[in-house]
Amino acid sequence: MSTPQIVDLAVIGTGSGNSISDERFDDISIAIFEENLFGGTCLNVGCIPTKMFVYAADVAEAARSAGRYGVHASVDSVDWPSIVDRVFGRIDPITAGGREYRVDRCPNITVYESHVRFDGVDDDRYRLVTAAGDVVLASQVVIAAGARSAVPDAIAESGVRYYTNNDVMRLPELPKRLVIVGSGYIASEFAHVFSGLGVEVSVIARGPRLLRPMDDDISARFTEVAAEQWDVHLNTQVKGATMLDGGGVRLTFDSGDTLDADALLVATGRIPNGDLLSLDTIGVELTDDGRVPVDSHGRTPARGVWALGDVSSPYQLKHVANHEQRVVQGNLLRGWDSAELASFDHRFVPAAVFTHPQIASVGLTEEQARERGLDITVKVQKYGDVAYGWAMEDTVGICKVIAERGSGTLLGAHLLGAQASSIIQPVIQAMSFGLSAHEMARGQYWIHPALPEVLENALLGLEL
Ligand SMILES: Cc1cc2nc3c(=O)[nH]c(=O)nc-3n(C[C@H](O)[C@H](O)[C@H](O)COP(=O)(O)OP(=O)(O)OC[C@H]3O[C@@H](n4cnc5c(N)ncnc54)[C@H](O)[C@@H]3O)c2cc1C
Ligand SMILES: NC(=O)c1ccc[n+]([C@@H]2O[C@H](COP(=O)([O-])OP(=O)(O)OC[C@H]3O[C@@H](n4cnc5c(N)ncnc54)[C@H](O)[C@@H]3O)[C@@H](O)[C@H]2O)c1
Repeated sequence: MSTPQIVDLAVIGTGSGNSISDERFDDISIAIFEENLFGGTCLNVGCIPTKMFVYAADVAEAARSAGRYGVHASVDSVDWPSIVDRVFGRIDPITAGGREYRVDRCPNITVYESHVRFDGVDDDRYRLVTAAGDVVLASQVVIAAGARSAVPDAIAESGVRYYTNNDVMRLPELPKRLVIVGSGYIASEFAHVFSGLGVEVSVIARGPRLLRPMDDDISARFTEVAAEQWDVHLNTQVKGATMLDGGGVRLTFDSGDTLDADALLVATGRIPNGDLLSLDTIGVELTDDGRVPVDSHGRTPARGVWALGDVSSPYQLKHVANHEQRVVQGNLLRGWDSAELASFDHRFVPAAVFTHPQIASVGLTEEQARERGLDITVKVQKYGDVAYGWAMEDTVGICKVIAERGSGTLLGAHLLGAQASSIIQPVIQAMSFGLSAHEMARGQYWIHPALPEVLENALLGLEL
């Protein structure tokens, strides 16, 4: 073991954690730990590259569906290696630049490129030990260690080659047939990416619908639309997997049926990384669902240890990790015992799934609102009923809004359709700033005949 380095602050993880140390922290000594790619999940293997692939798939789908507008187009071929090069030709230099900046140009920061874990407390400082044998003693620690892919035992223990979001975007060539196990965000986005680019996609869902945590109308509609695009298997559990001659994979289901594919993608949730940090040595126990426990200010039960993002948050979303990072960053400057600590704002956390068609959601689902015993009014507006929807010949899109009867308080909005991730933004704003459904609908102009008129009409359709 090397001589311990003593620092004021240690940061575990360079996703949102990397943004903690700005110029206001120049006067303190900082250790940053990163065991993998600098910049974390979103930049390297998450939000950003996936959406770059999604865009390519959207373009291909637009060409395929052009005929309905009297425009004759087709997808002649897809140059997968050039798509991969375009995406990572942009991302890899950003990763390298971020690393180089921290390693070479931040004199108060030492970067340890290794797995780190806690090893108790030493003279009032947290003792951190890396797999490479370095020891760091830190007065304060920010845990921003993210999450990793969960892989069902039936696949992990089978010995077959499987992909996750970490490596599927760098496949050397497109498979002819791809089977995706899982039916959440990642499965839905990659099903669109690969199917859009011409791959035959099968989706294996253990439950009766895809994207089940979404509002029932959205999840049901999406399951129908997905089954028209992909080979969807509902209520199906994977029992085993074997390699086929030639490199493919055969999955066996609980029904006894089998399915062969050239490649297997596992997208069955993400496990927060707190279980790999030996937190018991500093007296911190994980929550029942595996997260590092934090209060609303980002403080863990261990004095001086903070946490943010996927490792501790109930939301595994980048905009939430970034928000929590800003809160923790401000609170580090204020001090652990400050009376002015800022708090996480988890009131109206939106999310979008960049699948085909897009899905976006904020606030309560109808089921959640009813479970809470609220007196609600609900309107589902079809995209096809507004002018821009006519232009698009849309037969699929829906915009659902939920408000409290009487007060008109907006409780939730759930969209499935083109541009859903953008159309929802004014509802997020209205909910965040306390506008009622009526104020939102009639207190502003809506550009005619733009697609957000579907939202305007949904709001006007509420029986307040
Ligand atoms: C395929 C995919 C697509 C996504 N798309 C979206 C999207 O469109 N929109 C959205 O909002 N969210 C999306 N997400 C979720 C989003 O990526 C995460 O919520 C976000 O990146 C979490 O940030 P974080 O800083 O908490 O963790 P991370 O970015 O995961 O950073 C944690 C870092 O800590 C490092 N680390 C962990 N443990 C240790 C250790 N013991 N020692 C040293 N280093 C360690 C890891 O290597 C990692 O680099 C997506 C996720 C995936 C997987
Ligand atoms: N656009 C976005 O914002 C975006 C995109 C991708 C990922 N993410 C974030 O990353 C998180 C992880 O994504 P995800 O798709 O892996 O998780 P998810 O929670 O969205 O979906 C997990 C899916 O795996 C299934 N599953 C779980 N265990 C299983 C098992 N043993 N066998 C078969 N199926 C099983 C679940 O039923 C579910 O369908 C998301 O919850 C989301 O917060 C966000």
